Amino acid sequence: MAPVKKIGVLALQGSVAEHLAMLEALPQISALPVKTPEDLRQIDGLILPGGESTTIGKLLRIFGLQVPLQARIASGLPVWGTCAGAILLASEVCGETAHLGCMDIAIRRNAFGTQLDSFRCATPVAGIPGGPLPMVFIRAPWIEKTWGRAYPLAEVKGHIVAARQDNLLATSFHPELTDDLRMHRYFADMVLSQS
Ligand SMILES: NC(=O)CC[C@H](N)C(=O)O
Repeated sequence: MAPVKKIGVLALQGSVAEHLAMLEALPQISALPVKTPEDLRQIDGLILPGGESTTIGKLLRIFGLQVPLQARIASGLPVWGTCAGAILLASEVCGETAHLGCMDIAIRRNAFGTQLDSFRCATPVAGIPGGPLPMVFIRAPWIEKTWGRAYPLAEVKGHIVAARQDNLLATSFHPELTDDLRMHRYFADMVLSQS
């Protein structure tokens, strides 16, 4: 039997159920919501979902998850932040204080505009075969720059919308609101390739 890896979805606020459903469709992966430091100890990878980064950032501290999560990231836990989740990972949030501050990206909140400016498109992502990936942007940030070990994976309207740094992945769009599993498979491969 192929080994099963556990991927958690931080379940304090935001689009949790959609990520869990996509993960459950992948072979060799089991999915679970993460709310406590004990949940955090169980997992081999973690998704930080979209939602409201200021709210999720506060809840991370209230639930006692911020410090243990930073420690697990430093020891190599694969973590993928989508939209608000990407904001949580960034070491620089333009004009604001960073949250987890562990990824070499500067991110600008609501850069693509308000809820009314939400849009869909399809764009190629480096490392994802099979042509352009459908993307949904909702009050989405963009990544102003990457440095150090981080590098861009995709651009939309001339701005970086996906980046990778070792065990970390950031996307400013919502793949969990499409029916395309490839971004989740890419992250699952990051988790499965860890010994
Ligand atoms: N869809 C989203 O996750 C929106 C992110 C939100 N605008 C924030 O700044 O946190």
